[in-house]
Amino acid sequence: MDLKRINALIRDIPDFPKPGILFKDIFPLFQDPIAVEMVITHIVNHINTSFDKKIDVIVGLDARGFLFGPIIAMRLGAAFAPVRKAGKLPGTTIQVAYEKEYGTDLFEMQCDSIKPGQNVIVIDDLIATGGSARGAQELIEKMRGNVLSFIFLIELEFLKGKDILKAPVYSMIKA
Ligand SMILES: O=P(O)(O)OC[C@H]1O[C@H](OP(=O)(O)OP(=O)(O)O)[C@H](O)[C@@H]1O
Ligand SMILES: Nc1ncnc2[nH]cnc12
Repeated sequence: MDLKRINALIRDIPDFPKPGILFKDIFPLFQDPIAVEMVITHIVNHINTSFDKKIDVIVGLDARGFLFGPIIAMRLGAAFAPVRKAGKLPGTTIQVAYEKEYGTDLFEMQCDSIKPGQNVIVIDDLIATGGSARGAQELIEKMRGNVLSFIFLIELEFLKGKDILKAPVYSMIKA
């Protein structure tokens, strides 16, 4: 995998969305379909070689986790379940409040999106403080899903987000 090519497609935006935040913009990556393919293939290979259990569900976080999660789920033959910002999902939902690098928010999942005992991997574009990923983990655990791992394209290591998560973290790019 050509990490240099992928790194070159991630843009640093100072002071967005708030002063003092260095925002990692991943959308330029999607201008290069070969680079996207490399990322997806790398993550799918990582999953296929790291777990001896069947992966039942890939959970992706609203919104940038939706760019990767469904494609990876499809390649693995797993289901995809969304974690949505509050107020967007129909039906019966469960909710959690969480804190992220530049604010607070509410996440929701549909109650029937994970069955008790299912093996789950959580995918997102980036981990900063880990607050969003931990919120997702709380929701999955409420449905008695088993979080095997978190996978991110980018990890902001200096924020030590993985320290607040209760499952192993794999990230392709440490920034
Ligand atoms: O580790 P944390 O400090 O929780 O931050 C990471 C989260 O922040 C971003 O999402 P954001 O809420 O900005 O939503 P978006 O994907 O809709 O832009 C990013 O995509 C992660 O989900
Ligand atoms: N610095 C950052 N860049 C992009 N997305 C983020 N989500 C939380 N912190 C972020």
